[in-house]
Amino acid sequence: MSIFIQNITAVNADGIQKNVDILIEGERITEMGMGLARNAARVIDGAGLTAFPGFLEMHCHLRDPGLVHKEDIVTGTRAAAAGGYTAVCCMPNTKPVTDSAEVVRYIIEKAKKSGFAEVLPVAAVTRGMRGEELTDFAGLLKAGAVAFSDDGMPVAEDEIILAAMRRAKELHALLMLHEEDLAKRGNGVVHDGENARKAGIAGIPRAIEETMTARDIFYAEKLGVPIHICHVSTAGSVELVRRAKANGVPVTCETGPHYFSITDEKILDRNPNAKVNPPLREKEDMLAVRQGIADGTIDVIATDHAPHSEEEKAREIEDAPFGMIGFETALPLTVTNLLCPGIIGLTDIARLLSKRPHELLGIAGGELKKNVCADITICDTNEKFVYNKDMIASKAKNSPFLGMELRGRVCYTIRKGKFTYDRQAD
Ligand SMILES: NC(=O)N[C@@H](CC(=O)O)C(=O)O
Ligand SMILES: [Zn+2]
Ligand SMILES: [Zn+2]
Repeated sequence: MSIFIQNITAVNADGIQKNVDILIEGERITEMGMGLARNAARVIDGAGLTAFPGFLEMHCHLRDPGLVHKEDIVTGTRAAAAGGYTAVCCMPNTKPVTDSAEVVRYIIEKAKKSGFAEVLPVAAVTRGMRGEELTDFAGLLKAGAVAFSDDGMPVAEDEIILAAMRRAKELHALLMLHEEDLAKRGNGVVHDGENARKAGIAGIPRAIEETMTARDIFYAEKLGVPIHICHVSTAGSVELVRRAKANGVPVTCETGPHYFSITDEKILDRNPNAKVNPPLREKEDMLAVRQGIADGTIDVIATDHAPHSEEEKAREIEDAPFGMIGFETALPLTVTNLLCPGIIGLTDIARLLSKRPHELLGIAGGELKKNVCADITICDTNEKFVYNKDMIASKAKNSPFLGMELRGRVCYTIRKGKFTYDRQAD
């Protein structure tokens, strides 16, 4: 099928082209420029809309295999496509853990057959994510893993993280690190601050994230190995990464939309949907995260989409699992809380949600131009809407943003020249 997108604002990380036409034939963008001849099976009027290179999610949980009461590859990628994502990296805390070539192949094959986005599996660093023995990095890469992480758990032992870094360096593989000193977390469930005390909920201090972040930056510098820090949430973590980058340490990092949009005030009413790990922090942290995004300290916005069933999230906040869904609110929260207040511009959205994730993973894409694969996210950055449950494509509904008015919506997602999301047709 051919698609003609007429008169749209096309945004790349390095610039904006207004009033351009984009012709898609087969899987590729075959023409891009002003005043092209309109000749295609499907025509999209792009007036007032913005086209970005397809978003790449670096960090999400699809829960498949084994935890499909929360989400599966079909529902998860459907939600990803509705959020503008053409590709997603899924974390290995599945059942069984994604620590073997068989599970990696299962994920890739199921996604190919029935998914709405490219799925790029992240394999476990240690067998069973138990933090004891390294997995077969070479075999997992060969099977199609794109990076390594024990996300959900830190790699606690120094000898093990050092061995993982040495192996990653040999194989040019990326380590994505969940930074948390579990031994010290105790029974904490929300950020350790005034609001936790008011609500009478046990807290998780910032230091639990920051000490592990500092340890891993220290080792990455010593060994000269690139590491990527997952879900940075505190002002201190942002500062650690900023200083490390200034000193030439090969460290990159991501944050989630919730860390630049809301604070731990959201837990005052004990809402289990506001329980996430690392926890929602205080205003000064939220502002530091925004600043880190603006000055390039934070490379990537990754949602950490972490679906849980309604039954699991109906428990008391102490007993409900950590995590919130994120695909379908990522662009709206970015537009509402970063673009509208002028903290970032449109080109930064292309960089944070597409270009940088492609670069960090060493995957082609992240650019809109002639002759590249037609992975395109088309948005209305002015549309306002109230986010409600009926809109959610994910199997899970655990979002703290329900009922909020947001600005910026995905209209269409095109992957390899085919619509994977079309709001008009929904
Ligand atoms: N972020 C979360 O609160 N939960 C994640 C695990 C993780 O990302 O650490 C999950 O798998 O549910
Ligand atoms: Zn994590
Ligand atoms: Zn995660």
